[in-house]
Amino acid sequence: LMAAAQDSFYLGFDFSTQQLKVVAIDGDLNVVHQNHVLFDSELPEFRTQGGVQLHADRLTVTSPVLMWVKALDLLLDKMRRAEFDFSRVRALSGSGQQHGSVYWRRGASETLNQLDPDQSLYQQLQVCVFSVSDSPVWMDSSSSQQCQDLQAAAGGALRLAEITGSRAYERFTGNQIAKLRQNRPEEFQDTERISLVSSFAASLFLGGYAAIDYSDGSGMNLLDIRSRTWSEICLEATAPHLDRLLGAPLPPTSVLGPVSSYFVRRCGFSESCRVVAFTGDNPASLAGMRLQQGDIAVSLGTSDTVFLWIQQPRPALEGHVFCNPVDWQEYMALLCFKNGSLTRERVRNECTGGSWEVFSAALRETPLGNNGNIGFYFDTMEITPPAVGVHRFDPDDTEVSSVSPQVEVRALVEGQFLSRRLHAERLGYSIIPGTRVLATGGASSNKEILQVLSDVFNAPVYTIDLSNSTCLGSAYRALHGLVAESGVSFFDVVKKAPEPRLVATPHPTAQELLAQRVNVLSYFCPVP
Ligand SMILES: Nc1ncnc2c1ncn2[C@@H]1O[C@H](COP(=O)(O)OP(=O)(O)O)[C@@H](O)[C@H]1O
Ligand SMILES: O=C(CO)[C@@H](O)[C@H](O)COP(=O)(O)O
Repeated sequence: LMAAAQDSFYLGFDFSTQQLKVVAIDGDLNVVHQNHVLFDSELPEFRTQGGVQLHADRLTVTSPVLMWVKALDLLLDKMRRAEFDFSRVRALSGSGQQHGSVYWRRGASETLNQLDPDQSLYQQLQVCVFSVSDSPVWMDSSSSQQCQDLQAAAGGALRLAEITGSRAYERFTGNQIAKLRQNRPEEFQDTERISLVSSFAASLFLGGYAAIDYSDGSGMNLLDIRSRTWSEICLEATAPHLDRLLGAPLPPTSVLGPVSSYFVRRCGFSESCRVVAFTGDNPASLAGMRLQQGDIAVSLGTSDTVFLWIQQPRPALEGHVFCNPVDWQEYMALLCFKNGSLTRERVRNECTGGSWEVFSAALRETPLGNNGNIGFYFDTMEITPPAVGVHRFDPDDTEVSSVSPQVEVRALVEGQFLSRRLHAERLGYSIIPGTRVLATGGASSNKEILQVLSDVFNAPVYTIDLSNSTCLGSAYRALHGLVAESGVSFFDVVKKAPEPRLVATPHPTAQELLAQRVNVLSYFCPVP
């Protein structure tokens, strides 16, 4: 039996903001392969910065859909060259950056199910398959008008949050669809199907349109998170006959079908390899960390996010409630911060010569509480709170225009985590003795950053072996998808996975030193 489990592989892909990643596990949950493609450096022809293109209005942010297609070609090539044995893959799943949308042109489904295995995906999908070549992504904040319209139609912001789990947010897909329909009616008319980034990626593997899953579908301002069907009010306010363009949403554990013959013939996948519904990157990360009730997850990817497993939705004017990705009857709550890793990188470049080592040294060499210096760094319009600009404060709460490079580094990181904590607590998620903070994402490989996280949250911080919990979660979900129908729980399937490891514990004086700075922060974050 052991041998049989090790013979089978499960793949988890992640189409995130800056890169496409993959992790393969065997039936005993051991990681057997990892790979990735970085968009900016490995696909320079698409001219992205951090995987996206910022438009002249400084509000519109898109990514070329064909970049994602070409990245998949490249990733599969890399896996073949590493002699990854595709024939052993029993199931695959994946995730995508949340909220982004892909527009398939009329006739695209035919192209998708007749792909020629002698040609790359890019060669065959580059002409006439997408009605919109630049996909709106989660960093976009250009749809304020459409947000106001949707809230008006739903009977107010809180009413919309009651239905969909969130008030109207610019990046949420429904508002992007409404904007497209108003501003580019011809492209909209020419569209036969709208996918999220996650369901778009699943569609490539399926050779046909994949359903949107409940969990990523909760990031659209269109899904009724209690009935798990599209909300009529929201659909009507967004575009006529929108349900036909979206298809019916499905549970995140659904097996969508076998991998298409294109992948069987091109890569050597088995015909019996199943495609399990793809979901959002944060939901997949919840699965990858095997988050339990009471834990707080902090993801430090391109965005910083804070999320939790919750049983009862309590939607508010800030934050989001999504359907749960592993138990479809439950929920997850999430806060998203746009100025995360890219802001840390900017300060690293300006203050520590572009080196993470020097950045980390600055954190080691400055005292907890930063002698009362603090800063809030919103390089681009923040999501939580909606604020912009860089604001530094001295110990007397006076705004100052500059501080020394080392002080700046600590002011940034303490300020970021204080804000993450303040907003989480405002939602009612208190940190009590016993609370574990589970950290993940690219910056979670930085021990000094995690020490600040632990001090600010006054809680122990744990990580899993891979900083890449989204891919791992997708591979776990692929495995679970095969047995979910027969009633096996997700936690049963992943019970043999290694436990998260303790990486930082809070300093005893942390609370005292940091708590007093919350008043400065509150100034930027009036309770909505
Ligand atoms: N040693 C490090 N210290 C701090 N941040 C890091 C370090 N290594 C990588 N990162 C950050 O991780 C980010 C990428 O995280 P990742 O989770 O892969 O992002 P995404 O999934 O959104 O593409 C980079 O933007 C980088 O700033
Ligand atoms: O908008 C959100 C969540 O609501 C973002 O968290 C995106 O899902 C992007 O994720 P990363 O690429 O930063 O992981």
